Amino acid sequence: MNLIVDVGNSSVKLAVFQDYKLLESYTSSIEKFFEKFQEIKKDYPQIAFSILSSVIKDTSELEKILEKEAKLYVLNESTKLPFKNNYASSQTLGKDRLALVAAGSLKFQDENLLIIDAGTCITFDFKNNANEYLGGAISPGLQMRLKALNHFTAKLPLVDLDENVPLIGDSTQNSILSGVLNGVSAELDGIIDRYKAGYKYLTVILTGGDTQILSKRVKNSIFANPNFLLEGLNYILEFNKTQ
Ligand SMILES: Nc1ncnc2c1ncn2[C@@H]1O[C@H](COP(=O)(O)OP(=O)(O)O)[C@@H](O)[C@H]1O
Ligand SMILES: CC(C)(COP(=O)(O)O)[C@@H](O)C(=O)NCCC(=O)O
Repeated sequence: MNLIVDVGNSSVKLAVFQDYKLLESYTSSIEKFFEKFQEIKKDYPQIAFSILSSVIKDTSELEKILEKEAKLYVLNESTKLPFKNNYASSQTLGKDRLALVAAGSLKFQDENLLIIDAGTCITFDFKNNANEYLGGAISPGLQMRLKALNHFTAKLPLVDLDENVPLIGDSTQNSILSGVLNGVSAELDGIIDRYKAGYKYLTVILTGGDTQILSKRVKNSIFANPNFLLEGLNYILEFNKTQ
């Protein structure tokens, strides 16, 4: 069994896989990681391998915890990948983005694929039908936009995300929600349309913590898969076990 750990800027996602089958997934804060890890270990004592992907500065404590219990792979610049990476600054590329593209190459090897991860940031990652990763874009996520409006103004309040957002905001709260939620939805559709103009056949995946709220609003046809990154990390782990 494999334990998969994805440390993002907002939360830690964990999952247990038996070969390529996802058995269970979890979300935790970084502070509660040890507690969550103990629970998982008790439920799945058969875990023998683990993989860690992180976009935060220091995960040495997490690594110590993980390597005590299972053979640990830490995703880094020298990890073997199941696709060709054409990113010009691969040293600075987010490891989460490598994992997303790995999932793409497992499930859509021969397809042009745009992966949109709506997390702390919104990342766009494009893999072509020759299984080459070309790059994409980084844009502020929903919470980040809400926080930025509050932080950089004197009068705008910090608003909680709400599903019911009118196009025409009739109050400060609704204007902020309309700007952020309708703005991001329009951004996603606009970017997808531009990729479609360049690539006639294009598959689009939407993943990340804001998948649910955004998938209802995007007009283009997309596959919503909240576990895409975890599946990619599991694939990288399986791929490296056999190298
Ligand atoms: N319980 C939660 N705590 C924090 N963010 C949440 C929660 N549920 C959904 N979200 C949404 O998830 C987004 C963060 O997504 P996530 O995939 O966890 O990010 P990251 O991979 O950067 O850690 C936020 O923009 C937020 O709107
Ligand atoms: C863009 C990101 C901050 C996204 O992180 P997330 O929102 O998933 O927590 C992360 O992928 C990152 O730190 N990237 C480094 C720069 C790059 O990918 O080129």
